[in-house]
Amino acid sequence: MQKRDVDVVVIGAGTAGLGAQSAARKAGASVALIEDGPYGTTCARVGCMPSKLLIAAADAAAAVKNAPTFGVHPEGVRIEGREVLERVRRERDRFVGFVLKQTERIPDEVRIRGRARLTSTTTVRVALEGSDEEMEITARAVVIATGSSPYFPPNLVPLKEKLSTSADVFEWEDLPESVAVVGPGVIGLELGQALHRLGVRVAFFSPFNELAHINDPKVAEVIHEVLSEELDLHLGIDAFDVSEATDGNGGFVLRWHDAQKEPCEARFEKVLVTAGRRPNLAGLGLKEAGVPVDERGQPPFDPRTTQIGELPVFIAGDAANHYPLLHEAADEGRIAGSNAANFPDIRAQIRRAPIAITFTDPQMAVVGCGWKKLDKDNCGVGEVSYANQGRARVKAKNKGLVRIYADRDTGRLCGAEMFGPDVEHTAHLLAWAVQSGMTVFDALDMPFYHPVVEEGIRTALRSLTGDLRLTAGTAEKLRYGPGT
Ligand SMILES: Cc1cc2nc3c(=O)[nH]c(=O)nc-3n(C[C@H](O)[C@H](O)[C@H](O)COP(=O)(O)OP(=O)(O)OC[C@H]3O[C@@H](n4cnc5c(N)ncnc54)[C@H](O)[C@@H]3O)c2cc1C
Ligand SMILES: NC(=O)c1ccc[n+]([C@@H]2O[C@H](COP(=O)([O-])OP(=O)(O)OC[C@H]3O[C@@H](n4cnc5c(N)ncnc54)[C@H](O)[C@@H]3O)[C@@H](O)[C@H]2O)c1
Repeated sequence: MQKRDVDVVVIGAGTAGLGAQSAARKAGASVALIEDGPYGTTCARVGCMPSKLLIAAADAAAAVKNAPTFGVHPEGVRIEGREVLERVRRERDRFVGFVLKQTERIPDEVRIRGRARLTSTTTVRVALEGSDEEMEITARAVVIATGSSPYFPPNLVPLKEKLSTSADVFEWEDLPESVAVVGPGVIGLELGQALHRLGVRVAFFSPFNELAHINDPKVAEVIHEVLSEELDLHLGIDAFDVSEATDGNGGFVLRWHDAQKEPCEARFEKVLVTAGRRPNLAGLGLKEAGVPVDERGQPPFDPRTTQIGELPVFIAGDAANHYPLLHEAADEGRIAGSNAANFPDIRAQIRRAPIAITFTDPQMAVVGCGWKKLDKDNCGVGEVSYANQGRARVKAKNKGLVRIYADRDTGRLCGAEMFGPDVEHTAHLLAWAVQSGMTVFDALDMPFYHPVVEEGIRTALRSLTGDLRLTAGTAEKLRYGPGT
């Protein structure tokens, strides 16, 4: 068996792993970066970038479809599925190319190809790619950055190889005639709505009623209303079953009971499973290596240090399952790499205000403390409906509801749940306000141009001032500054 000894082993060369190896090497550590899949990261190859490229094509189709609202009548519109998917892959490959160049710049002796598992908290075994050999690497610290994989509900596991995941969509040669989306979460709604707008017959199925990660009941209600005008949603269904069609024409038959308990059946060319993602931890031998795990097999960790307990083991990105998002993976990778290099002298770092955006149309976002974790007794709520908001109406994008939360006694902004036009941008404004500790009054002091969708946020902030519990003196101070 080959043997190596380094300061830090990083398992996984995705966004978190690349950040970790870079931070560890900058801190002067010798590093081994182990990867057994293709280089290029989930984000660039099969995640953020190709999904947004598909959505961009769908946006173009939607603009053409909505053009008659403005008296503009495009003639002879044709969607060429092959061209749509070719552009998705061409642009995706460009993004992947940049990551590959970055990865190739990492010295050869750092990069090891193979599948890793822990045999102790400081020893990693690698089944080397293309050989029967193993390598044993001892280290002062280990970073787990192994990402996540699609979850298949138990009833779909027997058909796993035949069903599609989000990664498969980007490899389709042409757009299929029909797709059943199992799991209307972030990925399911983004890809499903895009496919629908590109002319594919799409239906969504879930035993649950939730859509994406919006928990504020008022916002969720508007989302259900708006999306069900456009999309074929089958939520809260039971006895849901998928089987291969048996008439020799390919495709799948879905059977379920609707809300009235009536049996239903429909046929689809493809079934896209987007029922969530799970951290890639199962084959790492964590428990046997002495790493504590909870009932789901997840090691508890401190998000400010990324350390697991007091061990020389750190976890980052989707593997940590804290906020499985790109910018969080990058941050956690850097924190993990630097702490692993300096172990046991580790530092806690302040994490950014949470922000998560779903690129549907209208878009959804959760900022700061969302509804689920909100201290509802002590937080006020302000809201704006986009139904009659000026700029949204101008653009015929006047759908949605935004609810903003603030501490009732201090007026300090704590979060928002959002559904509406351009919330990818307004969510950032609110996230920056939350992180910088702004009160509702600080935010209202900021400039608001006219006419812009941000004016809707001002309406919500103004309505929020009416739901605070401020004494007259505090309100004056908040409004005009402490000197008054
Ligand atoms: C369709 C889709 C769309 C998305 N869109 C967005 C978006 O718009 N915005 C956003 O913020 N986030 C988005 N995400 C989430 C984002 O892509 C992830 O949060 C992020 O890529 C996670 O990075 P990571 O480094 O943790 O994992 P990865 O990039 O997946 O890296 C993990 C690596 O570890 C390797 N590995 C696993 N096990 C082992 C092992 N035992 N030995 C060796 N190597 C191993 C894997 O091969 C992989 O290369 C999207 C995800 C998907 C799937
Ligand atoms: N725009 C973005 O930032 C973006 C885009 C895509 C993915 N992501 C990240 O990737 C993560 C994973 O996305 P995802 O969409 O796979 O997960 P998700 O948790 O967002 O959605 C899973 C959905 O599947 C449903 N579901 C669960 N079990 C089911 C079952 N047995 N049958 C049918 N439906 C079932 C859930 O109710 C939920 O609606 C997201 O949470 C997010 O962090 C982010």
